[in-house]
Amino acid sequence: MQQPKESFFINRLKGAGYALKGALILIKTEASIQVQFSIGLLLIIAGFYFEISTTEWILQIFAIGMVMSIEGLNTAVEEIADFIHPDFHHKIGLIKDIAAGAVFFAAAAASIIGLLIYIPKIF
Ligand SMILES: Nc1ncnc2c1ncn2[C@@H]1O[C@H](COP(=O)(O)OP(=O)(O)OP(=O)(O)O)[C@@H](O)[C@H]1O
Repeated sequence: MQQPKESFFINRLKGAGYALKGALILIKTEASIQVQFSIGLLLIIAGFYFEISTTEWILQIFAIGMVMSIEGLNTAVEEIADFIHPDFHHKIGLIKDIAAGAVFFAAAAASIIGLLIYIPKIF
């Protein structure tokens, strides 16, 4: 059903508000996100210190965003898993391990990007 134009924009604005709320919850409450957020801040400081190129900035920002996004989705999967089945179950363990595995791929790729950028600048 067609909605009035105004409500479309208001709804999008509300959606952005909920997303920001979720991002703040992750940063305030999730230890893994807090660690990655801190590493991201250190890398941003390192980027200014070593005066990395525009391409390196793009790769670095992409890597930080990718890791934090997938870690956030991993947290959402853990929350759903605990909500639908709070007790121990091998299937819940498998679901959580797979979600954590997705973070591993992102973190491994981001680490390689970081090493490719900074190793030549440090050594
Ligand atoms: N209900 C469960 N049933 C079976 N195995 C579970 C269950 N909950 C957790 N596990 C196992 O313990 C591991 C860690 O689960 P947990 O929910 O503590 O995530 P975590 O990795 O500690 O969370 P975070 O990423 O926030 O640090 C899972 O990957 C899974 O192997």
